[in-house]
Amino acid sequence: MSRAAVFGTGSWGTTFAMILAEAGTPTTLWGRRAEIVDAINETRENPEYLPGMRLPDTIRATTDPAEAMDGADFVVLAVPSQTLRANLQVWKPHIPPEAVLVSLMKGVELGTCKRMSEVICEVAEVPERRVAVVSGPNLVPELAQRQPAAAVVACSDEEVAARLQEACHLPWFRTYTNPDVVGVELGGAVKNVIALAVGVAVGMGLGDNVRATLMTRGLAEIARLGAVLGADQHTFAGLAGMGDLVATCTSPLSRNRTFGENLGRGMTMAEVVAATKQTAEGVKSCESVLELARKHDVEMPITEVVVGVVHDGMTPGEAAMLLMSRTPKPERYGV
Ligand SMILES: NC(=O)C1=CN([C@@H]2O[C@H](COP(=O)(O)OP(=O)(O)OC[C@H]3O[C@@H](n4cnc5c(N)ncnc54)[C@H](O)[C@@H]3O)[C@@H](O)[C@H]2O)C=CC1
Ligand SMILES: O=C(CO)COP(=O)(O)O
Repeated sequence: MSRAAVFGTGSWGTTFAMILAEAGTPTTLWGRRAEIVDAINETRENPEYLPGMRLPDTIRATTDPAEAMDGADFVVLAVPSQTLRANLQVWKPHIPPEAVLVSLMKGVELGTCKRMSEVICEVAEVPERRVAVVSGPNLVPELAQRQPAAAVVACSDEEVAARLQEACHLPWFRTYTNPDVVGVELGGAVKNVIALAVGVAVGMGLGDNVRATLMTRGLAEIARLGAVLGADQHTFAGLAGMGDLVATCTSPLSRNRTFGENLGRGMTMAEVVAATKQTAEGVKSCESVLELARKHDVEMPITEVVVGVVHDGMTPGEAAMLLMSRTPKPERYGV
């Protein structure tokens, strides 16, 4: 039987620990804040992120990374993407020699433009075959109620992917394996940027035609970037591509979409940041995604206006005008 350690007692880390534990995988949860760790151990609840969701009795929480990792076959990482490198440097000495590192994160590192699995390989000094990614349409508030959902478990080593699939597969959480780590990670990170754009449109009062257009052309942007980075185009038609894009762009539960919606309604960036209690990865990753695209000469016009609105003072109206006045061209998907 596999054992797991989950790092991060936020929404997804706590919920994925619940999934692993319910799937029969003994799981320890690491959190940096003692009050949340104590509350989980004493009340079986994470009062800040998931009040009302009862955690299985088999989950133990700790603030000690060595204790969390003791005997773990899977070390699951669920902290905000931009904090991963610094955290992993601290955790690295405690990683068991053959443990598989699993990323739940949907971001691209600022400054290096690296995907989370690349940061993990570099900092933890582990080969690709020991890094896996779980991604898909997985809005936590629904999973916390154990509503049916599906996800992709990606790893270049298919035997590792199958083991992780077994460790987190439940009657209400169905997982599929996929060897395309690049495509799965890009789908998860870039859909957050597109969800910001859809949110802005929703906030401006625009309708379903605009939403569908942004999602469709957004998927084309994801596919174009994926093509130059070696992703399998089929991945983008799957759960970690279109699936997650649809869930995030259409759901009021999405933090990224809500962030965009507030901007579209006319709130200032400072007001929206103050109103956002949890991680909306696209806010930072839009810049690294755009930088990555420019490095590879890939056109990503929606991503460009998202960076404009979120970071450079562009108004939602100017962003809409810029997208609509682009040169007419044939419709293309991918390269
Ligand atoms: N919540 C969701 O619906 C889903 C989230 N994700 C991804 O999972 C990742 C984690 O997101 P959530 O759990 O939702 O975020 P969250 O905002 O709910 O929780 C983040 C956690 O990280 C901790 N944290 C913040 N800064 C830290 C630091 N410097 N060092 C260590 N810990 C720190 C917070 O205290 C909190 O426990 C993100 O990349 C997100 O895109 C993926 C699928 C679903
Ligand atoms: O990744 C997610 C759903 O799969 C969660 O989206 P948000 O981070 O926008 O809430």
